[in-house]
Amino acid sequence: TRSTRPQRMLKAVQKNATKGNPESVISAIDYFCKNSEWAMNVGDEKGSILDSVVTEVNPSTVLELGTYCGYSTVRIARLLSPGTKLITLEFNPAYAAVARQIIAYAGLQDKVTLVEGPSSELIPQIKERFGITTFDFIFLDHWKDRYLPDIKLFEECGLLRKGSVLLADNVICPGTPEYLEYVRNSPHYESRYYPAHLEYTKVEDGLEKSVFLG
Ligand SMILES: CNc1ncnc2c1ncn2[C@@H]1O[C@H](/C=C/CNC(=O)c2cc(-c3ccc(F)cc3)cc(O)c2O)[C@@H](O)[C@H]1O
Ligand SMILES: [Mg+2]
Repeated sequence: TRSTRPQRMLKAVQKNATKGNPESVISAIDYFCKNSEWAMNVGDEKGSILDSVVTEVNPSTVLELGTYCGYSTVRIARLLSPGTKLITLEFNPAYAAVARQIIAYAGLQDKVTLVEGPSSELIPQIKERFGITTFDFIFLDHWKDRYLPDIKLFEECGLLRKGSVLLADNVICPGTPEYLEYVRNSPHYESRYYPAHLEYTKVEDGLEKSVFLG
């Protein structure tokens, strides 16, 4: 049977990147998406903004919603301090399998815990399963209509602390109107929009950074 796009992306990484070199894995995926097949990775332009926010926060506890092929997982994990791990949630087993291989190719498997399952089920389990009290940094890049219900779940489960930073992809395209309305109008968040473009295109998109105020 025909291979899938994530499988072809993995092949491109194995062919063009250097094992153990995260930068080369990132470049190989961006090259594949620009020259072979578009894919919904956060990409290089928004990825640089993601890098700068992660570097600024220098988080000890990190959560990503929506691993997909692991592109943003590699971008984040390569910047974490020694001993810091990130948890990434992915409910599609085929995508998770590709992501594990791309993360491992980058040599970052010891900095990543990929958990297979839906965020709605896993978020309430995180405290006891991983011994986390609160998250310093959360990257949202899963189904766009799940951003709002999932941050409400973070609040209910006590996973946010004063200063927790949430960074959301695609707030313009495909768009997350309910989420934006909430974080921009809630007294519990200080929100800021980082304009950019939809990965590998000239279409407007951007990231929304929201700091939980307690
Ligand atoms: C709901 N709870 C969940 N729990 C765990 N994993 C979940 C998940 N929802 C989705 N996922 C996974 O996240 C990933 C889904 C991401 C959804 N992203 C998008 O739809 C998206 C879509 C576009 C896009 C933009 C323009 C366009 F024309 C076509 C697509 C661009 C992006 O940057 C995107 O992130 C998949 O790997 C999916 O299996
Ligand atoms: Mg996205």
